Amino acid sequence: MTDPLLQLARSFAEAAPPQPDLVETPINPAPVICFDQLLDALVEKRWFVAEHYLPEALCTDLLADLQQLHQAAQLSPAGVGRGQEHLLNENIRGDYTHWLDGSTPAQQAYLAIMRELKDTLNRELFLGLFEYECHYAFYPPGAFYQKHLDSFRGRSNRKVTTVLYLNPDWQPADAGEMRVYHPDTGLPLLDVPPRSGTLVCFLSEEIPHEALPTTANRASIAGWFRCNASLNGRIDPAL
Ligand SMILES: O=C(O)CCC(=O)C(=O)O
Ligand SMILES: [Fe+2]
Repeated sequence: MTDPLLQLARSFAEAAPPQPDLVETPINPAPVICFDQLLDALVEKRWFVAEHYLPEALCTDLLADLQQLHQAAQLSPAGVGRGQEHLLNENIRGDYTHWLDGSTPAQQAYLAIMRELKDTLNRELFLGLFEYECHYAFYPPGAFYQKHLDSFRGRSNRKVTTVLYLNPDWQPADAGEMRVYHPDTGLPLLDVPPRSGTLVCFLSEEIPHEALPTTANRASIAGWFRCNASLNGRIDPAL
């Protein structure tokens, strides 16, 4: 089912005059990734999944970064809700997280790709995305994240979700797939194996999803492109 607003935005973008190429050398050149299929899928279906979407070497470095944080006891049990409503609830989710801050080369490379994706989404679909926040997530055996939406219309400024998986040796018996639900019927659409390099991307307010219980250690980066919700001089809270 095509999203009419995104389709309208795209038709405006296509009508815009071409911009001159910028001749600028980025300080940290990120791997060049073609986002065309991702954009088409978001407009057509509101979700996108692709295997081997990010370079294997980068996923290896990101997993090593996460493992180092785990060993240094830098992961915290994930909570549910925002601000004062933030609660720990293992019946809803059992993962451990650490927010990326660009403090390692692997994080910088990943954040540069996501910056590029944000700029592309804004240029092509006029989404008005303001920033990207993301965390490593580690699910030990037995952990899951129940069916949910990442954002409720008008109550959150998360607009587009990304999940990158970092499990190079994933086997079907390891389970822990992401189950994606149809935005209109609410019926299960597909189960995504959390294999290293697979990227899932969807509209945060529209696509219900869950992480099925895993039987093996499961690593990922979950992230959200947000619009700016600063109001009356009150700065938009990060969490
Ligand atoms: O890891 C996954 O498959 C899903 C994670 C998720 O839904 C979330 O962190 O909001
Ligand atoms: Fe989610």
